Amino acid sequence: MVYCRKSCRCGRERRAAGRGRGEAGGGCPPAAGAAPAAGALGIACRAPRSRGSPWQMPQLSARHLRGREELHLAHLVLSFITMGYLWQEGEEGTVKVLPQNLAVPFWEVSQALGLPPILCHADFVLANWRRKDPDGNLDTIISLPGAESLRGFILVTLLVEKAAVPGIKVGGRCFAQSCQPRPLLAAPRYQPDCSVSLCSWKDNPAMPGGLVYEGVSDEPLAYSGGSAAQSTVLHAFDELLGIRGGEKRSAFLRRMRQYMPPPHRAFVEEIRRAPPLRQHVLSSGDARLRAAFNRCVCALADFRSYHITIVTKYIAVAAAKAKAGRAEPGDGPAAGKPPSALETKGTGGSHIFSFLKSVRDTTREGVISA
Ligand code: HEM
Repeated sequence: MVYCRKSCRCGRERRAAGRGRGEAGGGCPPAAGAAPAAGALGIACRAPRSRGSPWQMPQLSARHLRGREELHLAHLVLSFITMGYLWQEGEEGTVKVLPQNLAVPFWEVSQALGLPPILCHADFVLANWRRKDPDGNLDTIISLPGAESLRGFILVTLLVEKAAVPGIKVGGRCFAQSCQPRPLLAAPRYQPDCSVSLCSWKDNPAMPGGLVYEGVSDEPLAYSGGSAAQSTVLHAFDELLGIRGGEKRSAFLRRMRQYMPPPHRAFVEEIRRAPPLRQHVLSSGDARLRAAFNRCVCALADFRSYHITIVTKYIAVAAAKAKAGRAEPGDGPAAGKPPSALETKGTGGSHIFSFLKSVRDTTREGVISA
């Protein structure tokens, strides 16, 4: 796909055009046919000059979509087009307006699904897979440039979701039966395995004002990017095992729940409202039951430790290498240029690590001592 920014032929050198098209006064002059709202914001160089620009897309309608599968597929496609358009030049040339042709159908599909109009875990992982061959090997439906490492990242996360299915089923039965002990004793041991938080327009220094969805809202809207923190499975296990933690963590994870498909959110909330499993184990006085409960808590803490190792390798180390100009293929999503989220106030992403560690430590504290 060729986007207008790269192929703009307005006659001005990009270098001479200032820091990018999002700046009033810099960039290329608005071209004939540019949408008025974007023009009013001083956004230049997004005119319908080339193949593939969302400004040239026909106005799509969500009315023709039938059923949740088609809606999810549409959300997946629209969110990828949005990401491609917004981040095609990294964090330096971000745009402020999503053209109406894209914004309106994206908004309509999102409303129908109860999902936010941004690429989220439910798109990136849950809706983004297909069987490649009769042996059941999997492939992604859509990927982005840097495809190989990204494909691995998506599919590994999907396999983690799949591995969690027995646990979710047992957990669901467990709270449905008012916490009878048998299902818990049968709980599987999880092999830890390990996403990256995808570019957001909330609390992101590269897009401080958020994004205007033209034809939807005149005010910029802010949404967090996709992260496996939006995965229902970990939220469900936490609620089942009574892992809560401090206000900061709870606020973040509560926000992430707004990015889940509504039935997933309802499932997690239902577990939360059920009689606490932990209390049942405590009052049973059954040592085997307590040991089984503790194995589940430890498996969850081990998963989180492994996750920290993976985040270190694929985000922190890759970002450090990129900063030093030593990035190699396969170094992970941060290999091109360190994302600003990792550079905030020079912390090198330490805020992310202290957050992840505190979640892991809170999980460990969930063990019931003898
Ligand atoms: C290369 C692989 C991965 C990377 C680089 C990564 C990165 C991150 C980062 C940076 C965060 C901090 C919060 C945020 O920015 O959204 C996070 C949180 C989180 N991630 Fe991952 N992640 C990876 C794989 C996974 C997988 C496979 C899962 C499980 C399905 C997962 C589950 C979570 C959860 C549940 C959180 C919230 C904190 C917690 O509950 O422990 N991540 N991840």
